[in-house]
Amino acid sequence: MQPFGAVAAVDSACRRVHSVSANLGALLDISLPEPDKLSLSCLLGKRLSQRLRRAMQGRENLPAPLTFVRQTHGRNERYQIHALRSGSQVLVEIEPLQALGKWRLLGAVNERLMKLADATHQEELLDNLVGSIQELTGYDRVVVCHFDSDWHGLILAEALGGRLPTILGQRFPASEFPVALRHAYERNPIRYIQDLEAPSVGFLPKSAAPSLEDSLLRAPAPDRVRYLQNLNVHGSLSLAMQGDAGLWGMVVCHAATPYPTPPPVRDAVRALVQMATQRLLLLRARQEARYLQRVQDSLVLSSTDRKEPQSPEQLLSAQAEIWMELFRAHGVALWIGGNSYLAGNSPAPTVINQLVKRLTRTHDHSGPWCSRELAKNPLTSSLTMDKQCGLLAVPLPFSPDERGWLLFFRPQQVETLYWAMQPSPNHPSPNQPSVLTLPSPSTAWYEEVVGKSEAWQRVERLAAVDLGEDLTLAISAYEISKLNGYLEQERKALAEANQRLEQLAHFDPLTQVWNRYRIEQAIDAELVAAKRYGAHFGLLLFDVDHFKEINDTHGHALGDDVLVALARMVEGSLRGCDHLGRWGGEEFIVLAKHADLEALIGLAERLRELVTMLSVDGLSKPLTVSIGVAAWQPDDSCKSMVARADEAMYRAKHGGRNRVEVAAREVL
Ligand SMILES: Nc1nc2c(ncn2[C@@H]2O[C@H](COP(=O)(O)OP(=O)(O)OP(=O)(O)O)[C@@H](O)[C@H]2O)c(=O)[nH]1
Repeated sequence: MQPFGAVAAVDSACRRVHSVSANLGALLDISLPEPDKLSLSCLLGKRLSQRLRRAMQGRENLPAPLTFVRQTHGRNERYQIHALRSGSQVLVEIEPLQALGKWRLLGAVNERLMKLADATHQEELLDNLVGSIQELTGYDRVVVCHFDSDWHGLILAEALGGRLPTILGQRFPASEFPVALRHAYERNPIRYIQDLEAPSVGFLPKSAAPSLEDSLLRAPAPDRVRYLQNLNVHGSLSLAMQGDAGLWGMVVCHAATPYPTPPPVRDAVRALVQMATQRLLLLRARQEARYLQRVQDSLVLSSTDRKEPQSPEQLLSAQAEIWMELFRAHGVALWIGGNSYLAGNSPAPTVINQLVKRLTRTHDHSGPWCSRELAKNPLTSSLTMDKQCGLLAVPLPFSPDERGWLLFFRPQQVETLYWAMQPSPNHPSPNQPSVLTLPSPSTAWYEEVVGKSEAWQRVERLAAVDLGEDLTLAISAYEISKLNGYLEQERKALAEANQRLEQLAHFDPLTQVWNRYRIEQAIDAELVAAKRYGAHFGLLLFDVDHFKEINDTHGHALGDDVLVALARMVEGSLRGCDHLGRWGGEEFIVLAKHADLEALIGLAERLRELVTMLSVDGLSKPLTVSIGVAAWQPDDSCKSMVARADEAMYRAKHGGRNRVEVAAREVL
């Protein structure tokens, strides 16, 4: 461990001391008893160790450092204690607190915190942060290093104090930040090296030396020492910037010479980094929310503009440009039910079909699929997509067994990366710690990246999924409206067919008056009403006289014309409540409502006379009819009424035709 502080490793209850760093006695100016007799009270005094015990109960770390004053080397010295759990032990770290002298912390920190809280853009925020930390601490170089999705670090912001060169814009390979180191930062966000070359201090007893993995006072590993020496760095302070989904980046302070940074200054830097990280997350969340909203609006606005739901072609032709801009794509395609709809620089439909087949086979969950190296991806490498380098594919959940696809294509993006150092070829895996090959401390290594598109950002993938869901709804609405259109047509056709069937069922096809079945129904209904309410009604059964002769003389067609003309004329002469029906052949029946015998006879005579005046083209002789009249009588049935009318009509025929006869039993 580093010599500027001391550590005691104690049991989990903070009572028994297992081991102490060899410099602890000198730091506190006490002579240490035999290790097996050591307790925390011997080291810190009863009251302080009780305070520490209470503060550590149920906690992983001391929430705030404890300070104490003690007579050391004849003077009152102030110390600061920090404690953390490490496995089954608690590490108690003790550091002397020198008078701050040139450090004027409180006012300066507050002022800088306010400035950070006011920043409205990431760049402004990070520049403020590194500037503030550099001014506050006096380090020679303060940078913000951001991790990309492959854990390579990129220096996004930098403030220089004069003695170290710039590394702004440089990349550090992921091997610099192995998983174990990243996890250590998650547990303890600060790592500090006061003097790279200071001899490290051992533990007493040696056999009980604790693991200092998460301790602030641990000495740097030999690899780290070599690495920092290569960078001309002899003192450093690093702080994690913890994002929602893991480590977002780090603030790294470098000094060209050993550089003590008192605990309160480190705490102040930590407060600044925490505030900046919160602000950064907020700014990014706002930016993402604005982006997601724009993507969502792109579809909503297009569909509210139009009243009718839009087809996939219409949607694509209206929105492709804006979608390509939002997703930084040069082509977009929709694949629905075997049909491809393309815009911009998309592959041929046959290629899209193959692509979709493969995606559907291998990608069975609902999330998006993406690649920035289509030519290298086993799923796509054999497909002809020369102009496309990146693909973001979102399944559209139309139904459990049918998925559509929304596909965004990106072109190749040739990029020159400026690496601070070249990873050793023996360590090709980015997540393995590696010994770095540094050509010379200040020589950077340029890499031209070809065959890759821009990376698909997390927020872009989220937005594409949102858009996919909205598109599915919009296209389903269109399909439903199309189906409704078909159903409406079917419904109309069915109504027409029903109407035709009803016509056939109830109307005589030649004369278009009611047929026998329908007029019988009407007579039956009238019989029921008459029985109930006693309203009078009657039937007029009439038959064309010598109709056979008309047929024989003028032909059957003219006979038909006569029947049609007769029906039209009679129908036109009846009241709205009366009905005419064809009884069969050249026989017709009139159902006359609200009519007693006298009225029936009057109607019959009127009709008979009208018939004689009917003129039909081609007919040489006047037309006449013989009419039998039957008035309703209680206990009548349809059959009995028609039979009586028939008998009367028969008499009219025999009485010389062109006559009206009343049924025998009727009394006037
Ligand atoms: N053109 C035509 N003729 C029909 C139709 N229905 C029945 N007829 C004919 O009407 C004629 C009826 O003849 P008959 O029953 O002998 O009666 P009629 O010649 O009218 O003589 P009377 O009734 O005694 O005056 C038959 O020749 C039938 O073929 C039809 O729809 N169209």
